[in-house]
Amino acid sequence: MAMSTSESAIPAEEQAKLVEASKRLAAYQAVKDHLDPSYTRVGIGSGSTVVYVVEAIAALGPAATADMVFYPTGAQSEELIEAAGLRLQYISKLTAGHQLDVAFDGADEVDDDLNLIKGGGACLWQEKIVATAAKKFVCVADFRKLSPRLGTSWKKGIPIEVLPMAALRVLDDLKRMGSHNPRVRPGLPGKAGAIVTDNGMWIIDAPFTPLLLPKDSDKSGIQLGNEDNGVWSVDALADRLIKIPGVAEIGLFYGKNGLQVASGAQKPVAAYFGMADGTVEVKTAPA
Ligand SMILES: O=C[C@H](O)[C@H](O)[C@H](O)COP(=O)(O)O
Repeated sequence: MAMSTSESAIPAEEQAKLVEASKRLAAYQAVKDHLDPSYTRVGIGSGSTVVYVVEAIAALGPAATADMVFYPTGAQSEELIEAAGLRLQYISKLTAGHQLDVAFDGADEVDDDLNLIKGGGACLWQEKIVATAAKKFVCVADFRKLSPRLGTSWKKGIPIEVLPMAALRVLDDLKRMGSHNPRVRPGLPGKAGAIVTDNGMWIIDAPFTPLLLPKDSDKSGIQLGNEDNGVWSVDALADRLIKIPGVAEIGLFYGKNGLQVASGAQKPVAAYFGMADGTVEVKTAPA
């Protein structure tokens, strides 16, 4: 989300504190509203906002969490769960026919229909597995993530987890689809070569023109999914990206509305945004 003049005038250090406080507010409210004491299986996502989710859960005390088991979406959340003294279990051990009661996770951008961009921190594949294994998925974020359309504020591109040997082929396909300068994400300082995910894959960041919502496309008359003009609806683009050979998973969480299905939805039932004024804005999927 673009900063207002007053926000952009705030010194960087103050702005960073405001963002952290906003993440914390969203996380505590989401846990209060969605972690029922009867729950036993809880998914914990990745990123800096989820740190506060774990903090909020741990603050409930051992008596409240004694019967709960926590399922991570990668190495970072595994560490968070263990450091908080919560019981860890892996999604690979969730037996067939069972579901998580709830999963909490962050997002890089959230649009008006609760479609998400995720994977800014190179986690997305395990996140999608955990989110869709939950009866309800709840998103936690700060005010910067609110956006009318995906690609409006998150300009780095859609994170795509790819098999390394297929990366050049995938880049070719993305360019043909109208992505502007897609690239393999480099490693962090000190790491030569590409960033490697928890699953041994690479990440490609693929910028596209801001993605239309279904209601926009109805009005626009633009042919969606047209590889010549690079204009896509969220669903058309996601459906196409996931079919590229070598793509393991995409950082678009889209499709079925989280409130309309008991589980299997990639979209959250609710997204919590800590706002700069100290309030929490909650967006829920239309019933
Ligand atoms: O790859 C990282 C995950 O998808 C995160 O959930 C996402 O990037 C949001 O992270 P943060 O809460 O740090 O903004």
